[in-house]
Amino acid sequence: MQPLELKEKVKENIRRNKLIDPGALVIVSVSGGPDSLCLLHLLSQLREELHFAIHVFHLDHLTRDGESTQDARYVKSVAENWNLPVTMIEADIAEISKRERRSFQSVAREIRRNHLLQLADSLGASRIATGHQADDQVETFLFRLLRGSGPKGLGGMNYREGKLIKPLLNVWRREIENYCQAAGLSPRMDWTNREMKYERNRIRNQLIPYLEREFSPALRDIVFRTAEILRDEEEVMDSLAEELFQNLAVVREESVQFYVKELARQPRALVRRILRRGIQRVKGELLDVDFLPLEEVAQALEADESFHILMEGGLEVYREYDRIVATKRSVSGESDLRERELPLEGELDIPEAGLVLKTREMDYNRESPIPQGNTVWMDLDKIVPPLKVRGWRGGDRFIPLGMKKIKKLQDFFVDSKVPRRARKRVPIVEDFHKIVWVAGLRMDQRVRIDGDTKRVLEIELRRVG
Ligand SMILES: Nc1ncnc2c1ncn2[C@@H]1O[C@H](COP(=O)(O)OP(=O)(O)OP(=O)(O)O)[C@@H](O)[C@H]1O
Repeated sequence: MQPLELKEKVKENIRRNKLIDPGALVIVSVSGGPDSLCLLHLLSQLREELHFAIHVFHLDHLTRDGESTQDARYVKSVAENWNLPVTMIEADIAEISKRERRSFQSVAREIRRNHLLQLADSLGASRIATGHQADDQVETFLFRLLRGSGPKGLGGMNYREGKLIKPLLNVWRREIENYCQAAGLSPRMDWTNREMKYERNRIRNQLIPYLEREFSPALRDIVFRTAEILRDEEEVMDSLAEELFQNLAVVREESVQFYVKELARQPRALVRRILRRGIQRVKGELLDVDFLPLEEVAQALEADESFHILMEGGLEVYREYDRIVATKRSVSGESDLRERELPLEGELDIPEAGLVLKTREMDYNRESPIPQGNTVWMDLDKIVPPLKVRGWRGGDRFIPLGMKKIKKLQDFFVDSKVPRRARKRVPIVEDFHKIVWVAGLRMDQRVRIDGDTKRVLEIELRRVG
């Protein structure tokens, strides 16, 4: 493809997908490799006609061999020669990935993304452009297929997601190489993502040529088109899942929970998507969530089995009684109370707090005085078992006895002058869906004894040792 033709193709991409509005400032993320260099060249050719401005960004990964610094110098000199403002950042990716035990590539991507978003904020840029292209899309599809990705992952990248745009998404590598040559550009060899490149290289140099030769010469077009269809369908499913998520998820500060019964009623395809949203919400970012663990959860849900899955990035998803919980793995100190089931009749040791809880069921005798302090009586018929004991969590709420309105436990602690450090050792007794006793402090209004009470649950809190 001739330079002029490619310029028209990219212009059409920008127009059709509304990638750049007139007057916009676009940050172009340039590695120095052919794709992003071609992108920068094309955008700088188009900026007058389409009325936008460019700011170049480069991240130097500081690899030991010093090659990354040569890339950085190269990008800086290109930007200066083309009269474009540039921001250069350095980060020791190898060191961080070692410390966090994550892959070089995923750390590099995350750091790049964070810096780009920050830079966009500080410059008031409405768009961030990267050089992803059509072969990337096809290779990603096959790469993910072999790793068990679902339709969302296989659908690959979009032309636009929030501020991020990919104007070369339907441009093939060959077109980019031809363009670079014709325009006299001499990109740096792209070595930045070796690790991933190793597997990708085999997909690119072995698998795709083999499939093209032996099965279908149109393989790339077919895969590209399939990914596009998957993205369209995903959009519809996603909006359905979002609606259900809003209705079904109980979003707490550190976790997202679902009731098993409600979730299990949904079709499996939606269950996975609802779960994915929950997990992303806990992570606080819209990263890809692997398909396989979601599938495992969906299956366990259908079979009504319990499960506990640890996921990448310090997350866990597990079933706890009749709830599914997605949460960040607890890194709380030793004073934090472990979660335990409290029998309706018996004793429960809480050694980490030096406490014992004793329970017994009995008929309600109107003559006996209701106990006070560390022993409580609750109306057994107002309790939905099973009972659990756990430590306080941010976002906890209950209705303190004698009050009408729900109150944040945190505010209750403040009003009751419970010192911050002591709060984590207060056992919280909870039934299926509500807190029934902030042990030793206050019972919940919803389980109080009244004129209709027939049976009582007595819980006694004892200090030991
Ligand atoms: N060190 C970097 N600094 C700034 N942007 C980068 C850097 N590395 C990658 N990018 C951006 O992310 C995009 C995707 O990176 P990746 O390394 O996967 O792509 P690539 O296909 O090798 O592209 P390129 O040929 O532009 O390096 C690049 O096109 C570029 O826009």
